[in-house]
Amino acid sequence: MSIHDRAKSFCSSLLENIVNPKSKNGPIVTLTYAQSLDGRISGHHGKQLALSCEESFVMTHRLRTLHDGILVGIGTLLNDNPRLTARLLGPGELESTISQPRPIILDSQLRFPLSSKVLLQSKTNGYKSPLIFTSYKHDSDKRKLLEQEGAVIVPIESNKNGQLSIPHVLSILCLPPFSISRLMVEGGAKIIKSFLKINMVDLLIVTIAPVFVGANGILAIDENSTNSQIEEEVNDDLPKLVNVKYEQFGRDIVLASYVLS
Ligand SMILES: NC(=O)C1=CN([C@@H]2O[C@H](COP(=O)(O)OP(=O)(O)OC[C@H]3O[C@@H](n4cnc5c(N)ncnc54)[C@H](O)[C@@H]3O)[C@@H](O)[C@H]2O)C=CC1
Ligand SMILES: Nc1nc(O)c(N)c(N[C@@H]2O[C@H](COP(=O)(O)O)[C@@H](O)[C@H]2O)n1
Repeated sequence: MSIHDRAKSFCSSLLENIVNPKSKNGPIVTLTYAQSLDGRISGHHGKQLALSCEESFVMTHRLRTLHDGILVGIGTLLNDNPRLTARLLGPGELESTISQPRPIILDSQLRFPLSSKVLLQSKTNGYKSPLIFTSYKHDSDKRKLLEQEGAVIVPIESNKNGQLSIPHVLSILCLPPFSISRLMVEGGAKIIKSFLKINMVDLLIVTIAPVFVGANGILAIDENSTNSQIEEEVNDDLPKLVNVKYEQFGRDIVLASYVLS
């Protein structure tokens, strides 16, 4: 079987077998990221690292084609300037003709740069404009500039530290005009922690790369960090995984699991 067919069958069957999605009024949530053997998702000072190998990137891009939206935090957008599109496709599939996911960014202070790739590419056919959730305390001039360039801005409530309410974000996403029924969450570290803490993840897919990054790298889940900013309905229990599956893509192991309520 080709790598594209294997990635397609792996990702599709995981999504098709989700029972009892967490959110009754929100999309199905897949949390996915790549980490090193010592649990790091990026290098010193957040330096972006290609941890995934070519084959596991194919799996991640396949997963992107199966979701309506990809959510990242503003930390990731500023650090990585990602495209968040599906590009590593199978024979006969074109970036411009497959349904590309909508980029969704949690950005409390509207720090989103006008030069970001997700905004620039949205002027090209087939790429959806970025949807930015922000707090009511955003800069209205910046908002106008972003909207002129095609970004969609949705202000919602935030806690005293400026953190946006994830349940509220999810409830907006599943309704028209967005109609996101499958949401892929890619990170970074603060977003991963927020989604796990409030138990809003249905499917967890972690690519484990056989490399060590070292103590200066950013941990995927740093239980020692004081994340007093997360004031959602915090569930102190660690997530419990069921039906854990492992699949090798190239040199990487991909762990996939459903997360219990
Ligand atoms: N290896 C991988 O798969 C991935 C690695 N990364 C890495 O992660 C790093 C960025 O992570 P972080 O700095 O932690 O930034 P982040 O991407 O998690 O964004 C966090 C920011 O989002 C905003 N936010 C709004 N509401 C929030 C909420 N409810 N919970 C959490 N944040 C909320 C806040 O401004 C917060 O500072 C980069 O180094 C990037 O390269 C990012 C994605 C995937
Ligand atoms: N699956 C995966 N493996 C890695 O090694 C990574 N560094 C990431 N990072 C995520 O992908 C985004 C970049 O996406 P584009 O290639 O620009 O579309 C990056 O911002 C992280 O969210 N993922």
